[in-house]
Amino acid sequence: MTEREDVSGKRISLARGAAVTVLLLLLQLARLPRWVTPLLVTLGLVSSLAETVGITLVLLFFYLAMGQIELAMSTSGLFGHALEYAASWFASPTATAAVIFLLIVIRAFLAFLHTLISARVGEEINEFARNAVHGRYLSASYRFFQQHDEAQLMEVLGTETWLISGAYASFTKIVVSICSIVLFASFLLGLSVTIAVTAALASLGVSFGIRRLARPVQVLGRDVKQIHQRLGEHMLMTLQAMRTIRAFGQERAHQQRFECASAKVHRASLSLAKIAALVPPLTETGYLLVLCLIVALAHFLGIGFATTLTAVALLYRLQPHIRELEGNLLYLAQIEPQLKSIYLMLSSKDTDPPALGHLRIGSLVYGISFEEVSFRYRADAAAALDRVSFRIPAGKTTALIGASGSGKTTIVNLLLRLYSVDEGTILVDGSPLDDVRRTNWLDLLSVAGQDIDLIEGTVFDNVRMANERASQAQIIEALTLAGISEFIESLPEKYDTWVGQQGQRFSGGQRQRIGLARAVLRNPQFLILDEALSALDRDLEESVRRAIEVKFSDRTILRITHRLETVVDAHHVICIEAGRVSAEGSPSDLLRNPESPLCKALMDRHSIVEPVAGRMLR
Ligand SMILES: Nc1ncnc2c1ncn2[C@@H]1O[C@H](COP(=O)(O)OP(=O)(O)OP(=O)(O)O)[C@@H](O)[C@H]1O
Repeated sequence: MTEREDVSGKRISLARGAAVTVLLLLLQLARLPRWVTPLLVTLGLVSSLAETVGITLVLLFFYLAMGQIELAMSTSGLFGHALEYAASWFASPTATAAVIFLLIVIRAFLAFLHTLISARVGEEINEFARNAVHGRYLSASYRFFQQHDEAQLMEVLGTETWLISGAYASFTKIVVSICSIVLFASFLLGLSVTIAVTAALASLGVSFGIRRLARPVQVLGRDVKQIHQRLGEHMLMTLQAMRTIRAFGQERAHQQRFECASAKVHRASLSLAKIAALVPPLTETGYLLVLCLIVALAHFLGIGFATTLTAVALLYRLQPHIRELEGNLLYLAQIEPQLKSIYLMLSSKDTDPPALGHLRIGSLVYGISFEEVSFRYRADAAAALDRVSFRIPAGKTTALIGASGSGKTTIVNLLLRLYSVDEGTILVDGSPLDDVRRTNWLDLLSVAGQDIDLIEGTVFDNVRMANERASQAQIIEALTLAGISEFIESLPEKYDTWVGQQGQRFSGGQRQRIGLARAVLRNPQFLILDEALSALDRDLEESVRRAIEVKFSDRTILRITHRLETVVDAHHVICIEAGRVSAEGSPSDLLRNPESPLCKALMDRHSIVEPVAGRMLR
């Protein structure tokens, strides 16, 4: 059995445990008004009381209608006294029938009220859970987010949070059923202790048998959750990797894999449905046997007809409550894994919570420096950055170059505060980056390039993301600077053109330029261009780069690039190799040193080395 700790230090059993406990913990998180559950239980109880009184009156009605009121008085125990008392009030069958009718109406109204309140509360909890899980995804550390796969995150947010209302409705029904059973049992006890004890023991036996039968439900519920998740992964893949699937002609194979996952869902859900379907008929048959046993016992012990009839009537009406109790217990056992995963998603500890910071900074004056910074994505992985130290001077353009996998994007990730450093410090104008107010810092910078995708929406929506208050003219100006406005103007819907999932309706270079316009619109103090123009042809890249450098001539720019020839006009260059800084300085300094990585790399490219080196060494 695995256990995990939540934020309050409570240990949640992941393999076994009561769904009710998890549900109550979720209700605590949702801060449900304290009076709601007692009100629902009271409504259910009053409705059960109305039902039992109704049964008493129905019996009285029959005795009155048959002119056999003396027979009614012969009913044993407290129940007999109750009938006698009722008979003194209702002398005629018509008056009794009217009160029975009234009781039925009251019961129906109470049931309606119960359903209404329960649905309202259930929807409130669902809404809370949806919002809280979504908020958790956005506020938890990026590392926490990356520990879960996308299908799991989708399943919890998109499917599981909807189950809480059902779970809550089941929970209140269970409480009401238990109270009703206790009420009926007390009436039965008031009728005959022998019958009540026999019925209780026999009922427990039936219940035990049904519980044993339903035991695999919990395991099956867990399997269903996992199988659903696998199916979700296939769905996500179909939608996200449509181009790749088609490019490699994998439609058939992918469809077969999907059908296989889908068949597993079918089989698991059917197994659950079969067990669930068995519960009502088995409960019914079991309680029929209990009734037969009571009648046989009454006959054997010589218990009177009226008492036996009343006992049978009470037990018969008790049966739906027991059936409902069993059905709801089964449902809760079935969805227990889902409830646990919502609770854990909301309450498990985030080991790397994002630092919010408290310092305010208005602009970058001196620049940013990395001091002996080390970072690894996972404790057991190799260091992505190993004691790196370098500086990014304010108001200058810094080029960051290095081979693929050397750690360039990791540096951007740390600057964006997606992760915190493991060792060392990042200083912003001399203050630790984590101390700077996060929102304030993100307002100062903007990023374009790798992994900063376009979103579902129009061209305008995508660019406006950087500054919600920007005017249309400002957005068009940013798109013009990124060299894409002319093309967008030529589209039928112009700036309202739908970008489509991951910007698939545009070419790679067009997507990059829309992303660049978004970064430009923010008018940042610190602009990070992470391979932001790599998909453009050389001439277009050159012209867009020049336009940016003119517009942001006094700002801090960090340019990450594989095109070595583009570093010549940077003020400062950082070379990174396998997570370590191998050289740092001005391009001319680095080129004067024939051992510098930049120089070596440029020397390898004979076609560009002479003009580039010539321009730099002048
Ligand atoms: N999310 C991640 N989880 C685990 N390891 C990662 C993750 N992202 C990057 N890495 C690893 O960290 C190292 C540095 O990766 P990084 O993305 O910073 O390289 P890069 O220089 O930007 O490469 P490229 O130029 O190809 O984009 C690589 O070994 C990479 O495999």
